[in-house]
Order: sequence, then C-alpha cells, then structure tokens
Amino acid sequence: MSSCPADLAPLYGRTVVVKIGGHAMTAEAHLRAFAADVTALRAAGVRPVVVHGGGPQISAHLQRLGQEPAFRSGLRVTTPETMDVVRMVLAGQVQRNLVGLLNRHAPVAVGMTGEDARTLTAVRRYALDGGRRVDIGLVGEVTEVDPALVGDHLAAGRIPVISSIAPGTEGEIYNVNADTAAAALAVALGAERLCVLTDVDGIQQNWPGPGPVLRELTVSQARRLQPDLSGGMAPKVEACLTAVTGGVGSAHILDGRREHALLHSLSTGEPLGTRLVPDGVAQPSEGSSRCSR
Ligand SMILES: Nc1ncnc2c1ncn2[C@@H]1O[C@H](COP(=O)(O)OP(=O)(O)O)[C@@H](O)[C@H]1O
Ligand SMILES: CC(=O)N[C@@H](CCC(=O)OP(=O)(O)O)C(=O)O
Repeated sequence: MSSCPADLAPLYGRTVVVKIGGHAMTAEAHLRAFAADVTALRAAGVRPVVVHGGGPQISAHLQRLGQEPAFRSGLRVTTPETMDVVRMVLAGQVQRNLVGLLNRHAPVAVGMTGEDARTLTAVRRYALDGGRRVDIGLVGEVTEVDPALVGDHLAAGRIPVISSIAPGTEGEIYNVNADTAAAALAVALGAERLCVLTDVDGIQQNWPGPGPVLRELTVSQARRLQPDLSGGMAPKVEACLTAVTGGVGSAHILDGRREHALLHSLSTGEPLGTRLVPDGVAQPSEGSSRCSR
C-alpha cells in the first residue's frame, strides 16, 4: 500500500472514476504505483472505479499481426477483425494485468466490460472529416449506462475495473473510446470526480509548441478551447465536459506516470494537471498536505 498521507476525508464514501490511458501504462512501475494509489483511495473510504484504455497496446498487437492501425478523428477504424483484437487486448491483457496488480494489495478488484449486465449500451459512431460523416466500423458511442452492477461492486467494497467495450441493441459489440466511456460512467454513478490519467501534465497551451499547462478551466473556457485541440487531448476534454456538465464535481487530466499524481489531485495537496470545474463555482482553496516517499 502507498505511504502517501493524503487527506481524503472530503471524498469519504464518494465515488471517483479513474480513467487510466494506454500511454500511462507503458511501464510496469507506473502501473504498480497506480494500483497502490487506487488501493490507498479505497482504504481511505473513497469508492474508486477504474476505467482503462489501451490504445498503444492494441496498436502494438495489430502490428504484431501485420496490420497497420488506422485512426480517423482520433478514433480507431475498427473492422470485425480489429474488434476481436481490441476485445482480446483490453478485456484480456490490459484488464487482467490491472486486476492482478490491484489484487496484490487487497483481493477486491473485479474486471468487467460494458457488456457485463449491459452496463453500457452503444450505437455506431461516425468520424467527422471536414463536416462529412465517415464510417469507421464498429466504433460505438455510449447511449445508455446501467450503473447497477458497478454500484453492487462498490457497495460490496470491490474495485470495478472496466474495459471500454459496449454492446449495441442488435448483438453487435463496439469499441468505445475509454475517455468517453469513463465520462458516461462517472455521470451515471453520480461520481464526485473524474480523473483522467495520461502521459502529459494536463492541457498545455500552444500545443505542440512549448507553453504553460492550464491549471484550471471552467466549462465555458474549455468549450472555447475545444476547436484548437488535437490528437488525444480532444476526447479527454470532451469527456471532462460531459462529466462536469453531467453533475460530476470536477474533472482532472493528470500525468499518470508521476508518482502519486492521483492521490495528490484528490487530496488537499498541491494542484496537479488541469482541473475542469463548472461555471461560476468557486473552488475551495486546497490545503497543504504533501505526498512523498
Ligand atoms: N494541448 C495539449 N496538451 C497536452 N497534450 C496534448 C495536447 N494536444 C494533444 N496532446 C496529446 O495528447 C496525448 C494524450 O492523449 P492519448 O495519446 O490519447 O493518451 P491516452 O493513451 O492516455 O488516452 C499527449 O501525449 C499529447 O501527445
Ligand atoms: C474507438 C477507439 O479509438 N477506441 C480506443 C479504445 C482504447 C482507448 O481509448 O485507449 P486509450 O485511452 O489508451 O487511448 C482504441 O481502439 O484505441
């Protein structure tokens, strides 16, 4: 377990959805530190729900099979054959690895996908290219969330670890962007926070040039920023907006490779990454606890 003395009292009994992206999972050491942080949250009485990505891991597997990964507007072009790989890598390799690491601390992590108890339902999502709708195959957009199974796990003290795969209404299975899935779950669960762990310390101004990280954004400011966003940051900001406008207290984009970033952002410690808050809501000034080893 982590030795971080984070003050998590304000989040006692509250649900926190933590999305960990594939780029924050490329080193085993980062994953182990992440598992320790999530376990520390639970030990402090917070109810963590983990949603994971695995884009780079899927791409690596496709390449091993001799297939070149393809993306449109940041979404993977997903043929039925690609979907088999997506499901195998996300719900197999990545989810199993996370569950195993979490269970080393306390045997309470349970893996699932949006298919289980039909937690997520999706419809086909199209990419937009110059205002044109482009068919990208079995890519889904979440239309419904049934939070009952996740709620049962939380009530039993378990840590759900969820892969971003969702069934349609006709038996088809969709590949859902993990940021999008995390936001939909955070809203449906009435979560207090959404934390999106990636490989950058938040939204950088003037990207890809050098620029400061934007530490706090209101919903209106984030919306004004959206047209200038590119790459992986676009779905993250969209997800944070969905969460905060859907009732989640705040959403954070953090560097998941930084030790204790998750605990720092949730405790009353120094602000990290970018925090997105509702318009007109004065954020309580945060205290001074520090995490250190
Ligand atoms: N304004 C920005 N600030 C920081 N990173 C940005 C920005 N715009 C795009 N990015 C890119 O977004 C990436 C994170 O998204 P992504 O690669 O999808 O990560 P993940 O696997 O965690 O979902 C960063 O590594 C960076 O290359
Ligand atoms: C439709 C779509 O693009 N799905 C993503 C799902 C995984 C994901 O979102 O992983 P990260 O969080 O690591 O980016 C993909 O196939 O890569």
